[in-house]
Amino acid sequence: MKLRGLYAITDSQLLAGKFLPYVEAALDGGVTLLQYRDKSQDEARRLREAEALVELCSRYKTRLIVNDDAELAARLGVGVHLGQTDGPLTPARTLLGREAIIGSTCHAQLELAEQAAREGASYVAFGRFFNSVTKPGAPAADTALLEQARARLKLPICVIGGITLDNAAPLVAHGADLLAVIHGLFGADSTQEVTRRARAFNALFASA
Ligand SMILES: Cc1ncc(COP(=O)(O)OP(=O)(O)O)c(N)n1
Ligand SMILES: Cc1ncsc1CCOP(=O)(O)O
Ligand SMILES: [Mg+2]
Repeated sequence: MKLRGLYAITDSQLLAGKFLPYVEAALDGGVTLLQYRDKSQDEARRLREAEALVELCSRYKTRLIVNDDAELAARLGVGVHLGQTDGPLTPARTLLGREAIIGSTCHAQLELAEQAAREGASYVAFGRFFNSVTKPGAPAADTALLEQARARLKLPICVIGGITLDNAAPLVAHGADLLAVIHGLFGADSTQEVTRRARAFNALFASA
């Protein structure tokens, strides 16, 4: 399966009170990957919401990824995204199996991406590329890094951090396969606007 297009990521604060309608609106507009990202310690809520997303994603034929938590991903039979302090890739691959999508945060370092590739990652993620309300302290990356990554890596390349419809096109032009977006998608005022934005993000790939 080709990993290319919009990678929508949920945010518990931003989506409070409108979680499922906003996620469904995004899926309606077209989402290649959906990541469930909840940084709370509320295990019961995490399980309940993630199970609801499994059902929604199966209806829309979208692949689901759980952030940080390989055990939860294994329980649900979905993929996982692991940062540099979220546990090693190799055991996660053993736990989840060959077909699972496993992503790795590589900040702005090609060496981390090459290591992730060797350890069985399905895609590598660089960023933040712009100012991010969600994660302001994430290390900064630029399009020069993206071009080097494109030349050196065979894996799909994901970009993240402050991405909006106004700044995303150059990232696709410089070789990004997946646009990972929180605020630029779910910061919308209505479900209709979420769907419109999802369609518009995907259209950037059609013309690339
Ligand atoms: C697609 C994607 N890329 C990067 C991240 C960031 O992961 P991490 O550095 O572990 O930070 P948290 O998201 O866990 O706060 C991501 N989640 N998804
Ligand atoms: C999780 C993460 N990792 C680097 S930036 C970021 C936040 C992305 O959210 P937004 O699209 O709102 O900037
Ligand atoms: Mg993490």
